[in-house]
This record gives sequence, C-alpha cells and structure tokens, in this order.
Amino acid sequence: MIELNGISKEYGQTKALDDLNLTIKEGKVFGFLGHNGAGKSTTIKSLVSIIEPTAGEIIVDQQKLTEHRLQIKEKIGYVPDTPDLFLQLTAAEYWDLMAAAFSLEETQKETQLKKFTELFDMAEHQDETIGSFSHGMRQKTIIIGALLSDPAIWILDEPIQGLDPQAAYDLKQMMRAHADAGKTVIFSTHDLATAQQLCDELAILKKGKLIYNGTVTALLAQSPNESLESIYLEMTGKSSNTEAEGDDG
Ligand SMILES: Nc1ncnc2c1ncn2[C@@H]1O[C@H](COP(=O)(O)OP(=O)(O)OP(=O)(O)O)[C@@H](O)[C@H]1O
Repeated sequence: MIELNGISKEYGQTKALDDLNLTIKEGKVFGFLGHNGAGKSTTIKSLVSIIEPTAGEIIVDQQKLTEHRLQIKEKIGYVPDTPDLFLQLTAAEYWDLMAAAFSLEETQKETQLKKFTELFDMAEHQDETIGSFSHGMRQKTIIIGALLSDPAIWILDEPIQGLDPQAAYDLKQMMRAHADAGKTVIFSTHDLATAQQLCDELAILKKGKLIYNGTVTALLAQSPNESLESIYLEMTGKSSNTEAEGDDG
C-alpha cells in the first residue's frame, strides 16, 4: 500500500501540489487524471524519488520513503513521460544496464527480454540505437527496461501515449493482469476512454489539488447518463459541448 500524506510541492510561487492525501492499494489499477500542469507528473516524480516534496510524507508498505529509498526503489518499475534517456545506447545495452541495476540473473534477464521483445515487436531492433527510434519505439524500450526486474509496483507516466494500437492493447492487458495478481499499477493519462476502461480507482487533480478520489464506478454513478469525459470536463471546470453550445434548458 502507498500512502501520500499531506504532500505539497512548491516551485517558487507555483503550488504544483497542494496538500495531497491519497491511499493507493494493491490489486487495483490506479489512474491520475488532470489537465496539463495539474500535478500528475509531480506526484509521480515524488513517488519515485526524482523530486522531494516541500511538505508531507510518502509511505510505501509501511516504510517511510525518506528513510528507505533504495529498498522502495527496488520494488518500483518507473516509466517517465518523456522516453528520451540514453539515446546513444542500443536498446540491448539499455536493457543490460537496467538488468545490472536490479542485479538480475542472466537467465531471468533473457527470459524476460524474450517475452517482452516478442510482445512489443522489438526483437529485431535491439541492436539499434535508441536515438534512431520513433517515439513509440523509445516508449517500448523504456517500458521493457522498467518491467525487466518484475517489480511489484508499476508507476507509469502517460505510458500509452505514442504506442501503436497493438502495443497499447498489450500494455493495458499487462497492467490489468498485474493488478489482478494483487500488485500495484499507477499511471497517468489524458485518455479518458483508457481511464474508463482500465482504472479501478482515480485521482483527479486540478491545479495541484485533489478534486476526486474514488472508484470509476462511483464517479459514473454520480451522473448516470454522462460519460467519464463529460463528468471530467465538468469537474475540471470545462463545459461539455452541449452546454457550450448554449443549451439553457
Ligand atoms: N521543474 C519545475 N520548475 C518549475 N515549475 C515546475 C517544474 N516542474 C513542474 N512545474 C510546475 O508544476 C505544475 C505541475 O506540473 P506537472 O508536470 O506535475 O503537471 P502534469 O499534470 O504532469 O501536466 P502534463 O499533463 O502537462 O504532463 C505546473 O504548473 C508546472 O509548470
């Protein structure tokens, strides 16, 4: 279980996160939604120790993140929102690096690589440099690297973006299966259809504040005849098309 207790992050005058309180449980797919700049990546980067919140505490499996960073990092597979790391390495070199960072046995590395490179159609590209890849191929390379060690906690910042429909489908299936196996899947997305299809629980952020936390089912039940898209747009301050067209009812 992951607990965020009173997390705030300030950049000068900007409050990127404002007193965020959340509990993220195993066995669920947990999604972060919010407009550009709402604080999704700031939350995710705080969880994976890239940035340090200005205030608050993160607890992972009863351990304080500030006191157990390495043990906690070993449990996490992280996919950043920009897959532009190590562009001069080949995909195979990058995966070797990730396998070494997690002290994977050679056989475990080979088995995992065979599975993922076949699944993501990357086997024939593994000796090419990451810099020569398309956005989607870079994304696949980073996803494979993040999942090589079979981490219990997946934290994926806009992982679907840029993937072709087959890879997106396969990744969503993997996320579902990982959660169904009792593990943790956290991701951010702008794709409301994906959120509706995949998430068990949601956190919707607006300007650094949590404006909804709960199940997708409960959110949809609040307005039974509306889609997640129109509910989201209403909550985040935008009107749906019908309202924008001046239906004064
Ligand atoms: N390094 C930084 N320096 C200053 N401000 C920052 C920095 N990183 C983020 N911010 C600000 O913090 C706020 C939250 O940004 P964040 O990247 O978390 O949003 P996001 O929800 O992930 O947005 P997007 O959907 O565009 O990826 C924004 O106002 C952003 O400008």
